[in-house]
Amino acid sequence: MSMLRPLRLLLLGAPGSGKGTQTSKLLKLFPHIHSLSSGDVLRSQISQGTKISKTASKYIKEGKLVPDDVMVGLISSHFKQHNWLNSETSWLLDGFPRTANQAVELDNWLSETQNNINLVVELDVDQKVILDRIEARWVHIPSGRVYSLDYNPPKAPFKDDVTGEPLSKRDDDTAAVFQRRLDLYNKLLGPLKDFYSKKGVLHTVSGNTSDIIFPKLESLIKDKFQK
Ligand SMILES: Nc1nc2c(ncn2[C@@H]2O[C@H](COP(=O)(O)OP(=O)(O)O)[C@@H](O)[C@H]2O)c(=O)[nH]1
Ligand SMILES: Nc1ncnc2c1ncn2[C@@H]1O[C@H](COP(=O)(O)OP(=O)(O)O)[C@@H](O)[C@H]1O
Repeated sequence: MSMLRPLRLLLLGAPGSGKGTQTSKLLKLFPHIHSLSSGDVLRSQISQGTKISKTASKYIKEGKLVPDDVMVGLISSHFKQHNWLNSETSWLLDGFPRTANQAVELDNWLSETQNNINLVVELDVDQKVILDRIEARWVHIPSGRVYSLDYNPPKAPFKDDVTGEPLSKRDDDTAAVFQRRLDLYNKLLGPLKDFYSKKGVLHTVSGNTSDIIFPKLESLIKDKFQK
């Protein structure tokens, strides 16, 4: 197992571009990396019926973003609860920050601890191919495991490979809501990329399948962070 210098990675990508898929491939290669998907955090809040779940599910169902202050609160408490801020921990963020304002908040907070994001990778996938992916996506909500009827089907039909529990379709994975999420992503991406390219940490990897993208992502990480 190859070891890395502390990696603090942000994966940017349109809905359905393969952020979750790339994360699970990376964790197989580098099991010591801690990962956090903002969408999974919200979905688990919703399944636990926590006090923010009502507001959150309304925004998610409409393909809108959950307010920045709610997200910053959720993610920063995750960092604290899991002690991610010690200097040796490698972590990966999927789906947060998603707005320039969230990026500024996170940066203010991380720079006090010298644990700032040191690699941002934009997954550049032809947006024509991702609607089909969304329509084929099934998820195991409690674990965040992601399946595809085409690309990586579960061993037993519509059952999670690990627990055997039923898979579900996400409420926001309809064509109409997906289009709103995609439009929102395209609107917000520019300022977010500017923020990180000014810091010299932004890279883009292109490819229309995750199997094309992954080797590029892997070599980018190994070139920069392998011990
Ligand atoms: N056909 C196809 N489906 C893929 C590919 N990569 C990921 N998927 C599937 O597409 C859907 C979206 O991928 P996901 O990783 O959830 O994207 P995210 O929304 O960016 O996290 C999931 O059902 C994946 O299993 C690919 O290269 N080809
Ligand atoms: N950083 C964030 N800021 C605001 N809302 C978010 C954030 N991350 C996730 N969400 C909400 O959760 C939904 C699902 O997010 P996610 O699982 O990352 O979907 P996808 O990767 O398909 O875009 C988003 O459409 C949005 O409503």
